[in-house]
Formats: sequence, C-alpha cells, structure tokens
Amino acid sequence: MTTGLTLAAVSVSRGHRTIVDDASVSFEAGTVTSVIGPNGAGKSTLLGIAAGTVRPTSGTARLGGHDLRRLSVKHAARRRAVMPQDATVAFAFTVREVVAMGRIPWRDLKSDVDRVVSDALATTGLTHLQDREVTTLSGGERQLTAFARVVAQATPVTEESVILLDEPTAAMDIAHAEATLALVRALARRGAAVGLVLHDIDAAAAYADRVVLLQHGRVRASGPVPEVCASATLSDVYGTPIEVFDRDGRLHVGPVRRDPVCTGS
Ligand SMILES: Nc1ncnc2c1ncn2[C@@H]1O[C@H](COP(=O)(O)OP(=O)(O)OP(=O)(O)O)[C@@H](O)[C@H]1O
Repeated sequence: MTTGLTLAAVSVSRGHRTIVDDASVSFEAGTVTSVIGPNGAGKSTLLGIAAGTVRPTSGTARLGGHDLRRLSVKHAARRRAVMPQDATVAFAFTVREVVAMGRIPWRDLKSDVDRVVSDALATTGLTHLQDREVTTLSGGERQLTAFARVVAQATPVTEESVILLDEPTAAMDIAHAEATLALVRALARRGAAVGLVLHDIDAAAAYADRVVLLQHGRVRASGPVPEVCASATLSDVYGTPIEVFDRDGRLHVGPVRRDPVCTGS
C-alpha cells in the first residue's frame, strides 16, 4: 500500500515570477511535516498544489501513489482533508452544520454522520457552540470550527489519510493553539500524513517530526527538526537573528531580542 502525498519537482509561475520553484516534498504516513518560511515564500501555494487547488506549471503531485490529476474529487476528498488559510464560511450555517460538511465525500457510504460530527465537536471542545451560527463566532472559534470539519472529514483516520492544514492556529489563543496542535499530533499517531504550514517556528519545532524550510519558492532545507532548525540557517532565511536552544531535550526557537522595550522592572 502506498501512503502519504508526494510532490516531485513542482513549480508554479504567475506572470514572470516563479513562486514555487522545483520543490520536492513528501508528506509521509504517521508524520507531521511542517512547512515554514518567510511571508511570500510559497508555503500556501505549495500546500495548494498538494490540496489540488493549485495546478503546478511543471512537476507531479501523487496521493497514495496516484497522480492527483487522475483521481476523482470524491476519492481524493476521502483520503485527503484540507484546511485552507482562509477557511471561513460566510453563510449563516450552524457550527454543527459546518462540521457535518466534512462528511459530504462520505455520504453515499453508510457513514454514521451524527456520531462522527458529535465526536469531532467533542474532541475540539466545540459541543457547547454547536447550534451557534458561524457568522456570530469569534475568529478563533471560527478557525476551530474549520479544524473540526477537517477532523470529521478525515474520519476514520488510517495510514492512507492525508491532512493538510494552512496556519490552523493563527487566530487562536495559546491554550487553544496548543490543544489543536496536540490533536494534530494525535492524528499523525493514528497514521495520518500531516502537512502543517506554520509561522510559529517554535511550535513547528515542538510538534513536527520534519520541517520543510522555503525561501523564495525553493526548498532551502528539509529534514528532521534538529537538522533544519539551526540558528544560522533560520537567521539567514528570515533576515533577523533567531536563536535555537535546547531545554530538557526539546528545541526552542525564537527571535534574539537585544533591546527589549519592556524590561519588566
Ligand atoms: N495568483 C497570484 N498572482 C500573482 N502572485 C501570486 C499569486 N498567488 C500568490 N502569489 C505570490 O506568490 C508568493 C507566494 O505566495 P504564498 O501565498 O504561497 O506565500 P506564503 O509563503 O504562504 O506567504 P504568507 O506567509 O504571507 O502567507 C507571494 O509573493 C504572493 O504574492
């Protein structure tokens, strides 16, 4: 059985610019792969190729060994769930209805929609909001709803599942972000290949197994967290001093702040 999702030498051009340039990336079963890089580096475009929403100018995308272009929308949607950067639903559906939309690819199977949706709501801590219209939610609640929809779509999670998340925690407070990333890890433990675009490099170092660092559309570095998250590489790519330190066997990543505005004294 071939699992995961592989991008081989993919490029995307817009006008005269190449915004993803000859990138090869694998999202492997049971693994969280975080895509990081500065604004405009091409992270969302790369994830869009994997999601099937962006057509590469050259190169191939394979889901479970099959060329993405040859898979039916329904087949692809059963194996691969996607949370885009802006996953907001602009209409007055309830939270429960939005999460249930994740089950659309499964509707011709005897799938237990109510149970799967209830489980996704409970796991993400949204049960108390299930009857609220999504247009009335806060930004963080809306993002959590989009994540719950992906969880519902990806059920049952197997080694064939691929889950792609573009900045899933950008609008969340620290507690909700940590809880969501812990759920993301749990999905990978159950076998899913997870692709996770993050701006928070510290969170990427904590929750990912592998990191793909993009710069100007190219893969600058790719591999296990300690190999890619090196101070010199990150400082060079982001153009600002970044420190990486080990505390209790965990890598921590953050900016070097020499002149703090607030000293706390
Ligand atoms: N349709 C388009 N036409 C022209 N330029 C585009 C188009 N789509 C993306 N770009 C440009 O391609 C570059 C990569 O965009 P992308 O959204 O993939 O970057 P990103 O790494 O996800 O950025 P961010 O961290 O800011 O979300 C950006 O400079 C963007 O302006």
